[in-house]
Amino acid sequence: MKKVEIAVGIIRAQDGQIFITQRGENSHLAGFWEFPGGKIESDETPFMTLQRELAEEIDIHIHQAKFLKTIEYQYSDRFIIIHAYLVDEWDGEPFAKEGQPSRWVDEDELNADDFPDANRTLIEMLKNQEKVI
Ligand SMILES: Nc1nc2c([nH]c(=O)n2[C@H]2C[C@H](O)[C@@H](COP(=O)(O)OP(=O)(O)OP(=O)(O)O)O2)c(=O)[nH]1
Ligand SMILES: [Mg+2]
Repeated sequence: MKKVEIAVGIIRAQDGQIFITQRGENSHLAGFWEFPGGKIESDETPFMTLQRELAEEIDIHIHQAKFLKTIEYQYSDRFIIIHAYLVDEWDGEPFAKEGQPSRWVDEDELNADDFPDANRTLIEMLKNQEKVI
């Protein structure tokens, strides 16, 4: 079974909106919305991956982020480990560099059905949190 370990960023602006992108047509889980991020390379820490992927995918630069949660999830064809970070400070204006659809969404309006199944607990945590983060 393939094992994939990734780091993703929940990019949250001061007004509470979150920047999300849509997975490309030919990718795994095509069409689902996602938190920007990607696979950890061999010599990287998850935070280094987060910095690199956010620069590559949405053109923002971060100096810090708050680690939220690690999720493990078994898809039919792969086992995935997601290290999720809250990003509320960055340099630049996020946009989908690879041309995929993107949008800002209110945290309360995140819809778990729009995201891959692995994201469900994370989205519930963001919506149901006692606003500690
Ligand atoms: N980026 C991201 N990937 C997610 C999320 N939820 C989820 O199950 N995934 C899965 C989809 C993919 O199987 C894997 C991430 O792979 P990816 O294709 O984005 O990785 P990458 O950016 O390094 O891209 P590539 O170089 O492999 O093309 O994680 C999420 O919220 N964000
Ligand atoms: Mg990616």
